[in-house]
Amino acid sequence: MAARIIDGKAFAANVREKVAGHVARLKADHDITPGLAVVLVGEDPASQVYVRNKGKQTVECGMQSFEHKLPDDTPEADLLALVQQLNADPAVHGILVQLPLPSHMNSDAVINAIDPAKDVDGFHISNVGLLGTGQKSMVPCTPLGCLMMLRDVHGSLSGMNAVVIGRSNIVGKPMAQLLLGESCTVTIAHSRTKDLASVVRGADIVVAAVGRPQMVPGDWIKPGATVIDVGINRIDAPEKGEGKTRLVGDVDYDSCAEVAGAITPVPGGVGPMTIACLLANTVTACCRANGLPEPEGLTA
Ligand SMILES: Nc1nc2c(c(=O)[nH]1)N[C@@H](CN(C=O)c1ccc(C(=O)N[C@@H](CCC(=O)O)C(=O)O)cc1)CN2
Repeated sequence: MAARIIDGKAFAANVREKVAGHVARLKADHDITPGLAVVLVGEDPASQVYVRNKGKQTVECGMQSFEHKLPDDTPEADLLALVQQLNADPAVHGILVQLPLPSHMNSDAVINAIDPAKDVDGFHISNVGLLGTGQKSMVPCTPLGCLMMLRDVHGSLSGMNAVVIGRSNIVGKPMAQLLLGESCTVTIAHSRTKDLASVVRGADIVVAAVGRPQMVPGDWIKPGATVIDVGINRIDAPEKGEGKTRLVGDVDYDSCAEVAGAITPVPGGVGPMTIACLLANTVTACCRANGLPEPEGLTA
């Protein structure tokens, strides 16, 4: 049986609609406009696209967008000074420093300089600790988007076997924490995991976030399992013409879709949810900063 295709674009549009509704109510009832500051250092082409889309979607949802673009050779001290300025700015409820940063910068030091209450990426060590101990935190956007889609497919995730392939701080580890919080039995697999195929075959939920193109074949997937593909890999596509490329995920989509119960495509699956959840986190941060109830359906 063919899998249900989880339409991340449509899902993200729905999240943005909810965000816009909440922003409109904040303005009408409290005269508050949430603000998001995005900082880009350097000229990485993909990062430029993501930052442009973040600013555009922030404004489309009725929020204030503050974009800061710094040259590639900016001293780390200047970036830290900008972060301090944004921490102190009452119009800014969310701060995001686009990753990756240039190699001369210490990403951990920069992230940990952000006020945890404004850390809409959920990467600050305080938010990592709060999430890991099951307390209220800012939740990283990509795992939050995956969780929203999983809840939509299954309702309760309680008791399900989940395998997260990948142990990054941005996706793998927080994803595993969120699934634990949903009472799943969670395995984190990675490049050193022995017999990955059999580990994955036991999973009701597979989240692939390893950054290796099409590494999970369909015969690793338990029939009916839900497959969430976080990978975004550009590979050569000679079938489209000389020098052409295409995007693929970390799972082999065609063979996995034949076996899975539900699956996210690449592109158009998890990716669009990352920015939608950033907008959701900005509204959540704004509500918390003002002692107002948090937006329903937009948090973990
Ligand atoms: N500070 C952060 N930096 C980075 C994050 C992050 O969450 N916070 N995540 C990624 C990049 N990213 C957002 O910043 C992001 C990646 C991908 C997409 C997306 O919509 N992808 C599309 C395909 C896009 C394409 O055609 O190339 C999809 O999957 O459909 C959105 C946001 C690293 N940095």
